[in-house]
Amino acid sequence: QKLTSKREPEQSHAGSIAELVYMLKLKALLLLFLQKYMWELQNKLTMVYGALEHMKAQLNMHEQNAISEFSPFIRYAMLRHLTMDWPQWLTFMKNLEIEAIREDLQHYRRYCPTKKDLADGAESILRIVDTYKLRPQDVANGLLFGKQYDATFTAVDCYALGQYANSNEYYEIASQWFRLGTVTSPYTPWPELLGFGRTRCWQAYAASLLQINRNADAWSALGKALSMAPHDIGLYRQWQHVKSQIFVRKNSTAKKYDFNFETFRSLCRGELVHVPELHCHYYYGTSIEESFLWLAPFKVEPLYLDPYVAVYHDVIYESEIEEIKELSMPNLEASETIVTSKAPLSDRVSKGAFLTHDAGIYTARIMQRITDMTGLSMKGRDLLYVLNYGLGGCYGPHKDYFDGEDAFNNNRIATVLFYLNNVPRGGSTVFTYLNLTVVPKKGSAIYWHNMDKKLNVDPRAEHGGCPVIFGSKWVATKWVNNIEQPFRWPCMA
Ligand SMILES: O=C(O)CCC(=O)C(=O)O
Ligand SMILES: [Fe+2]
Repeated sequence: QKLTSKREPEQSHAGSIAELVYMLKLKALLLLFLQKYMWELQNKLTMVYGALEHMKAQLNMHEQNAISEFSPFIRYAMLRHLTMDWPQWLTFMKNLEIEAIREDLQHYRRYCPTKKDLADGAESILRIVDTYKLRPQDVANGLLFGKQYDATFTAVDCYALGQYANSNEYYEIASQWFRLGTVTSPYTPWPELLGFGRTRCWQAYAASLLQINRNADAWSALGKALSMAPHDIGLYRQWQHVKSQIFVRKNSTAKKYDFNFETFRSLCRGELVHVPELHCHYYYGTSIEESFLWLAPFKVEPLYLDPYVAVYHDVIYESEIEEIKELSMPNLEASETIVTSKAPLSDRVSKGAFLTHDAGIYTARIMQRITDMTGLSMKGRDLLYVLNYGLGGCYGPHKDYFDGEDAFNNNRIATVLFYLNNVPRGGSTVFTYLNLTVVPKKGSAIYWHNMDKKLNVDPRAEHGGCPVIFGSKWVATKWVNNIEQPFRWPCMA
């Protein structure tokens, strides 16, 4: 069987649904190898078993026979057996065909996800748990948002998350996951087979507790480890040492996992509900050129007036969405953050591609639509930017405009963000100063101003994309540049 989706080791589609499908195929393939390996082992085992039984019976028979009955024939058979058969056995053991299977399997290792992929995955979990205030034990048990899923974590999954947190000095979080590793059921009845031991998990748990000055708990965790490996001298010494340190406090180097600002996270959880006292209306355009809008006016739901933020419903069509996705799919590249914010670790996890205005048959029409929606010109350096956020993907709080040098000429006066799919869970767009949470809805768009009426940058337009929990999130962003806008921009007082 061949892998239909070719994947070079260095290429990855982190967090995407395509990656999941790929990994499912890879897992099925690797399982086939293990099964083949097992059958071969079983075959050989049956043969060895037969030979062994035969030899035992022979030995038994010879032992029963009186020495006087030994003949040169028996002697010869014995000599032959001892000189010829045993080297054969050795060769047999060396040549087991299972070695070939092992090599095949080895070959497929380069198609497997990398350590970096795993670290990204772990990071997504921590980010989601933190942002949405989930309890690690619920996540481990597959209990998410009040619903029971069959995706549960094994002890090794928990242990590995602990290791990831630990290596980033998030000891508090590490301790939670290690503890789960000590109680969650292991992934096979023989976890030792693949080198996972509860003792080690208890030890790791103890080490993380020591880092956060929970020495007494660390000591009792080591006690648990010791009860499982009573002859481990090193462990015993460690246990004794920690016992003597129970009341010693040390300066903790532990970092607090804080993916991003508290407001951002509350908004992502939908906790700060801003109820706009504004009414939905139809927008018929401002000029006679847009008279067609009288036939199909925009459905506008204003959310904020100063700065202006509004949702436009049903403003991009299925065919257009399909085209945008299709055109950008082959060119998706990891998004770069231009503005460096205070956010720690990976505050932007998504992939994106720019589409020129004439990239497809609908792109120009979409540009015209944005002009109709906003009254603004689409001229300027920013193209339509298509973004795909995979599992755990997010975009920390930021401003779309540039400060300083670039601020005058080509700045991003406004943004129009189209939602190209419904996100099953997570992925809201939130405005951190305005307490707005917008849940993605396929076909709708948000339009907002990044600059005030006097064309000064407006920090209140700060916003971000929340971590995606289930599914993926597709959006298309058009940053509207301020070149050629002065006479179109409203109310320059
Ligand atoms: O994905 C989102 O919700 C936000 C995207 C965004 O802020 C941007 O593209 O500038
Ligand atoms: Fe943005």
